[in-house]
Amino acid sequence: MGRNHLRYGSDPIFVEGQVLDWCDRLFLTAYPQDHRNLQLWPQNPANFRDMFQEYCKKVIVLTGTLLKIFARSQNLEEDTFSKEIGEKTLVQARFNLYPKCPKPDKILGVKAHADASIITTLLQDKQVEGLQVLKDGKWYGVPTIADALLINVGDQLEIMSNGIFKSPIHRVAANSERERRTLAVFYSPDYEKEIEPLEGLINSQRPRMFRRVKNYPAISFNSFHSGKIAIDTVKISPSE
Ligand SMILES: O=C(O)CCC(=O)C(=O)O
Ligand SMILES: [Fe+2]
Repeated sequence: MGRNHLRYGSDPIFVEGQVLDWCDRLFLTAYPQDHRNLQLWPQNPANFRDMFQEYCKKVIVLTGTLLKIFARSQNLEEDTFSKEIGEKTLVQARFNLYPKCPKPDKILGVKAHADASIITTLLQDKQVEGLQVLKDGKWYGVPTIADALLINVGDQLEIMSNGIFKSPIHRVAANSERERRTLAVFYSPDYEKEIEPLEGLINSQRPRMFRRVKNYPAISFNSFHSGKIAIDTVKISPSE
């Protein structure tokens, strides 16, 4: 997702043969604050700006705690991931609106992908389900629990953890009966930051699985619209 695609609407066509999603989105950057484009921020309701900013602040605190837990689970110093990510982080949000769809068997709300982020915090619709996760070649519906947050590991954490934490492939089904709304907040390193597997998680049993990458969201964005799974494009094959 580049900085220039900050807008409300359905997908513009980025690549030839692109499969479109049945979804309208508003994509906003919340942090760093000087990257906000406040002109795009809704003015209605009047407290939107404060509330959204406050929500993102809380997501940042939650993400920091999760990164400590992830590090400790691997016997690493608890600030290992956050140090590697660095001070400059990006917090971006996607407000997803899935309108009722007359042909839900022909199109998806969001086609299969894994998030480019380090961690995604998803606030699902309180009532309407739709999210599905791929496991062992089968799609499983994710239940909706009102006001619960769903945490997804993103590709950049899978890369940094040398494949220990997996970024799940997921998609959203379209629905002919009910509209659905969700809010995904993506926590990522700055676009300029290079990401690679942590030295402490590479060993003879677990050789290095991924190349060093920069501006991974751009790789992910292009893969997504071409219907490819982004992380496969940065995997090191055993023969390399
Ligand atoms: O709306 C959902 O349940 C998931 C949306 C999603 O996967 C995304 O925005 O990356
Ligand atoms: Fe996603």
